[in-house]
Amino acid sequence: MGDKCFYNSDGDLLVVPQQGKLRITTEFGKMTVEPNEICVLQQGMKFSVELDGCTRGYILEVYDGHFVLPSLGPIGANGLANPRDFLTPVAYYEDKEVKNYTIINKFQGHLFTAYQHHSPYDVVAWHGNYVPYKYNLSNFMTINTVSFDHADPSIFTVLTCSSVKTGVAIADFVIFPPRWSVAENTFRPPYYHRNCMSEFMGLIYGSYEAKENGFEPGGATLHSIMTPHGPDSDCFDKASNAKLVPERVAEGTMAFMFESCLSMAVTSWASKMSEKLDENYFKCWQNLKKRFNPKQVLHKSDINGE
Ligand SMILES: O=C(O)Cc1cc(O)ccc1O
Ligand SMILES: [Fe+2]
Repeated sequence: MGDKCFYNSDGDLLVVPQQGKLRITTEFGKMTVEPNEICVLQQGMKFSVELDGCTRGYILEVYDGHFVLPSLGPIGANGLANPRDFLTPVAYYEDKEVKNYTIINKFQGHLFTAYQHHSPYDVVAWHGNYVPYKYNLSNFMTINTVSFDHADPSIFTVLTCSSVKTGVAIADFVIFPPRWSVAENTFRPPYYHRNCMSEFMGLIYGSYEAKENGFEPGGATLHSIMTPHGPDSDCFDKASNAKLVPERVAEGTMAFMFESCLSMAVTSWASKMSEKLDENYFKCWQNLKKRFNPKQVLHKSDINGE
């Protein structure tokens, strides 16, 4: 970035690199963040990013409150993302005078520029807890059913930013890591559902079990508030005929979800200029057939596929 930095007056940024390494300098020190790691750069913090080649990823911005670990309830002391795995930079400074150090600021959604004669990275030491951090997603301790039923994906919450309503998140950052699937008498993939939340999903690498085709790493899906969705018809057929033995799922895959109680607007860049909109997305559900048969009596052995 040269003699240039950025800070956001509007809120905190959660950055999910999908391709390429980010070498980030902050007022608090340096962090390298690569795919399968995430970082949070809070409101007001000045930072610069150096790239090695092609880079892309996802950013979630929250305008109120901060990301915290979800409360663990009956899980107790440890589990999911553990505090010990969040890494903060150590102080780094440069004593550098320049003609024009450019500071770019996002304020009320607009970019402003200011110039100064010295590097903003002049913090020799710091203490406190309002600091940027990074987290490696492979440290996530996954919890799931060991009996039956598909649990709410909130069990996979890495970080949450709460609204004023208890239990309702402005934003949850949820991951679907490699894990064992062992549920008995259960349709194991995500259930078909509608949701009072917006679900924006991304894929860091691999292929998401509920949509193995057409959802590429670096791509995204958006299921807006109350829009019905669920696995595509291939996934439905596979899961309906599979023997329910213990099975590894999401091997070599890291899908994630930004889930919010707010509606997400799609920019005209995303829907038009990028030319990446999949106009045929809805077709992934077109082969699903009506299967309701009020006369059918299900036995346990039918469900187990034995
Ligand atoms: O829609 C999705 O694929 C995300 C999701 C996954 C899951 O396991 C349950 C619900 C849900 O919204
Ligand atoms: Fe969903």
